[in-house]
Amino acid sequence: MNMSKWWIENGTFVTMDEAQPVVRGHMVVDGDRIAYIGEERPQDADDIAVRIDGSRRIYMPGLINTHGHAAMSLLRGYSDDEALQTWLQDYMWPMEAKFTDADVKWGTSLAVLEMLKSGTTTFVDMYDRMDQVARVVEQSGMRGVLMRGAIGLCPEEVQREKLAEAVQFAKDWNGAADGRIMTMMSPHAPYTCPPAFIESFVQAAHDLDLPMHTHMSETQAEVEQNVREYGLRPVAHLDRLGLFSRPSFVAHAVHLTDEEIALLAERGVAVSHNPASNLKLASGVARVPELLKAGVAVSLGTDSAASNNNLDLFDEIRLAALIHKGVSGDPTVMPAHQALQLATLGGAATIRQPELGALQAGLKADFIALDADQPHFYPRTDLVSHLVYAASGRDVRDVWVDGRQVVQGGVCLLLDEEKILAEAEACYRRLAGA
Ligand SMILES: N[C@@H](CCSC[C@H]1O[C@@H](n2cnc3c(=O)[nH]cnc32)[C@H](O)[C@@H]1O)C(=O)O
Ligand SMILES: [Zn+2]
Repeated sequence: MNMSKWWIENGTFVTMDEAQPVVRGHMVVDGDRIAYIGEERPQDADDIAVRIDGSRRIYMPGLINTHGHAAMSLLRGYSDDEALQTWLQDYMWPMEAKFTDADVKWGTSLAVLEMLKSGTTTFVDMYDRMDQVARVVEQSGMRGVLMRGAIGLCPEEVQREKLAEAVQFAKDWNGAADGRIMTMMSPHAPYTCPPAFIESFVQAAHDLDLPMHTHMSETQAEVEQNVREYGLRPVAHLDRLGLFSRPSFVAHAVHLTDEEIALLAERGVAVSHNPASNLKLASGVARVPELLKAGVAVSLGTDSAASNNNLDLFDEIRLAALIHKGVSGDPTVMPAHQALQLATLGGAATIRQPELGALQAGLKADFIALDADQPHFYPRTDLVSHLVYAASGRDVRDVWVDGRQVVQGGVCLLLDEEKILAEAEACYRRLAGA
């Protein structure tokens, strides 16, 4: 008997393989990987000790959330209905300046809990006090792409400290938690980082051979300010500073010209599309169909719970499938399967992890199971359509990351849910002085 192998019998699997998008059959997991998926019984069936009945579940790859600030979950509902600059400068930054290690720990725990329970298995996090974030990721069993984001609107001495912190964090944690943690280098945005500061991050990323991530072209005002200050739009500006010479991806990329889209494609820069955050802050709607047509890898991000206001990536999938139709007046620009790809294969391409994002033998066993008995999954017309237009994260029952079960029957196995809710509430009370 091979004890590291186990078998899901009689399940329905949405694979993300275009040749065979839905498999009704069986999946075998061996350690941290998918060993088999197919309609036939596995050949070594008699040797597999553990079997799970999959008949009342829909299985699919774990979702990949490619942009966010987990700890900001503490500020959910604290300030809504403002434009980006006001929201950041008058509400977020003053509150974040009061954050302690404990706030980042409990705010991140709250976010990780919400993401895991709604089917996200990998998330990108740009924040500070990142050691706290990494420890939560380690404990939770989740996969994380982590980076110490840095705003450079500060004296040079403080800039140097931030860079040193970012480098130290990236070195200390890359490959940690059995390889579930990856690190990157991340200056916050062209409008919050002087050019020399961005260049110092590019140099460090080059020295450490790490990818880069930043916010870019989120609002029209940002683009205009960039042109005023530097004589260039953000894409050309970041290109000139060398950021796109690294493997890299940018969040938002709402305001792009055709030439900018072509340059992103040429440089292999991926885009994290954050439709809910862009709508809520009235930033605009990214030109995703054009980006995809140009060959740019596009994925989905929630951004933080303070501008979304949840971390359910199924909402983002549905929104992406809907808004591009509405904006273009063309219902064919974002078919359901393409919207689902953004949250799976697109996420894997964005963070450059080809072993994630699909159910296929040999890939990492990061996958989720939804309750197939929900009324909104009937009749059984087109499962991919149901997952995009009818599902929500609340349908997720079970979650596995790296072959290990982390959510069972809707309950997080490795995190103390009750304690996280109480501690997050206490953190917010103290921050708000209430
Ligand atoms: N406090 C850090 C920077 C943290 S990076 C994460 C930052 O991104 C900010 N943020 C959150 N959402 C958005 C967004 O949509 N656009 C731009 N910045 C954002 C957030 O307020 C936070 O300050 C420093 O010492 O340099
Ligand atoms: Zn952001």
